[in-house]
Amino acid sequence: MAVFTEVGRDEAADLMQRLGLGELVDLRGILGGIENTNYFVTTERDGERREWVLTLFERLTHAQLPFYLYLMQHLAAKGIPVPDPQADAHGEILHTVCGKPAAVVNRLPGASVLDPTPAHCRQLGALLARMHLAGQDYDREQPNLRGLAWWNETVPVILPHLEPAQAALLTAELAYQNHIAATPAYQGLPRGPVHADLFRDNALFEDDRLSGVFDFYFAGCDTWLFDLAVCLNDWCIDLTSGAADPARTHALLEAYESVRPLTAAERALLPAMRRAGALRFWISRLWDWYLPRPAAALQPHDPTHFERVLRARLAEC
Ligand SMILES: Nc1ncnc2c1ncn2[C@@H]1O[C@H](COP(=O)(O)OP(=O)(O)O)[C@@H](O)[C@H]1O
Ligand SMILES: N[C@@H](CCOP(=O)(O)O)C(=O)O
Repeated sequence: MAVFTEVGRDEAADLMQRLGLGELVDLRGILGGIENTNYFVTTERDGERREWVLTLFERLTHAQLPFYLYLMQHLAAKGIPVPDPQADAHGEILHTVCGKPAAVVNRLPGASVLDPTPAHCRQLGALLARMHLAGQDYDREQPNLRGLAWWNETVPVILPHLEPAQAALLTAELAYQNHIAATPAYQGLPRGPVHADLFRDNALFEDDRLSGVFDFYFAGCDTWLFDLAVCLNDWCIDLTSGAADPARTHALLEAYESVRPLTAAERALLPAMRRAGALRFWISRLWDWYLPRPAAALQPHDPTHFERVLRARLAEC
């Protein structure tokens, strides 16, 4: 469980009142998650019980958060099933709890499917493309804070912890991605606000129908192709070996393209972006592993998984 900051009932009750969401009935720390402090909150208003998620942001600042919160609001208003941040009487959706920036969003129904079939991947692919198109007219800009600049900063910090073969792979892949990023083909790729972390555990299904996607706190402006690659690297692989699963890959890609066909440049750069997606999460997992933060209880994700995913993508090239 990742509860970095303990929130008292009084403080939670006060916030829910200020947002007009009713009386606090229940407050429960959420198991899972590695970035932020999350609580499920139950309130009651006019005899009706409702469920919310209270998030305290542990790394992101007041200045960075409006991009994510207004993006969720923008997408929700366009009918994309994402959490909708709740406003106070002044229309403010970024709050402060225990001295930390905080938000309250509606709890989406359903549960994550951790062993997805092609049918699940198809729904995810179509939703991803709809989300990209719905974000096109979002008017705030913020780079992907876990993009190339962060990889270049972070790799030197983690290299001393690695075996020589791992260090060589990480260094070579980072050089390759710097090279790709400088090419006109990459720079011409369609881009916009992207989720950038849409793993199996950030989507919910109810009766096998995709009921929503959440955890937008790694979102940023980046190529749509990178977002697609991140999804393929998680939803459409064998988690033990990192190998691509052809049926799920085909289903996700076909559904994505039924909403937004890829350009020729995107098709050509998809293998490179799948390598980029693997590199991004290898770096962040190594960083969390070797430079952990204190938390009430925190299980960092296994970095070697994304080393295998990267090696599997390289073997395909
Ligand atoms: N809006 C939401 N609706 C339903 N469940 C949610 C929502 N937001 C978070 N959760 C639950 O909280 C867990 C942790 O949230 P997550 O955003 O992944 O945390 P972190 O950002 O710390 O990684 C999720 O696995 C999910 O069960
Ligand atoms: N999806 C990332 C980690 C991000 O954590 P999340 O709980 O916020 O999705 C990974 O698997 O490394």
